[in-house]
Amino acid sequence: MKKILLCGYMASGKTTIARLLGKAAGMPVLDLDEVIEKKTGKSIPQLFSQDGEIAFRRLEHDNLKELLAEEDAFILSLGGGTPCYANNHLFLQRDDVVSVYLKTGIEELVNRLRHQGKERPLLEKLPDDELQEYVAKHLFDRSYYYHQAKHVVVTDGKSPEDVVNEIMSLF
Ligand SMILES: Nc1ncnc2c1ncn2[C@@H]1O[C@H](COP(=O)(O)OP(=O)(O)OP(=O)(O)O)[C@@H](O)[C@H]1O
Ligand SMILES: O=C(O)C1=C[C@@H](O)[C@@H](O)[C@H](O)C1
Ligand SMILES: [Mg+2]
Repeated sequence: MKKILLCGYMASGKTTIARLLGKAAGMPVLDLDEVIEKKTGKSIPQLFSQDGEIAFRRLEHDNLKELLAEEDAFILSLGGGTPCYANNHLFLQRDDVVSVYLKTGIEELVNRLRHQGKERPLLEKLPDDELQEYVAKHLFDRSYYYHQAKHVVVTDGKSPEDVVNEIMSLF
């Protein structure tokens, strides 16, 4: 069984889908942000504010590499920026990996993030009226990396269960 990596923008549904997929496929589920929080004993906002984003990106790369070196199969939801730094997008292409980009449109992302942006270090200082433009530009910049995933699943207009069924049909 291959390792399943889910990537996508903040609030695209990585954590939600990974948990449901884990139940449906009977596979263990991991979340890269949570793995890093457990290992360091710090929250993601603390890591950004105390150690800086570059230190966080290094931790993200090292922990992903370490997890992918394991024998066992699992479902791993990546951080929103994971594929976009440190050549992590190359991990999405490995033979032992099924990688999926959860592609969510700007409007849906902005709606979700409006209600839950505060605990996200990249968005916390952003005024509400700048969120839409920020997400549009950021997603444009990141899109190339997300599209290095082997599969793209559009999530707009679909329930989490629909998305899980679509991913299940890929393997
Ligand atoms: N297909 C979907 N339809 C409707 N709502 C969804 C769907 N997928 C996820 N959600 C909702 O969107 C929100 C964000 O989902 P989730 O936390 O899983 O995203 P994430 O990609 O893990 O975000 P983060 O960048 O914080 O890791 C949650 O409130 C979740 O319930
Ligand atoms: O999109 C991003 O760059 C991030 C997303 C989160 O999952 C965390 O990994 C962190 O807040 C950075
Ligand atoms: Mg998440």
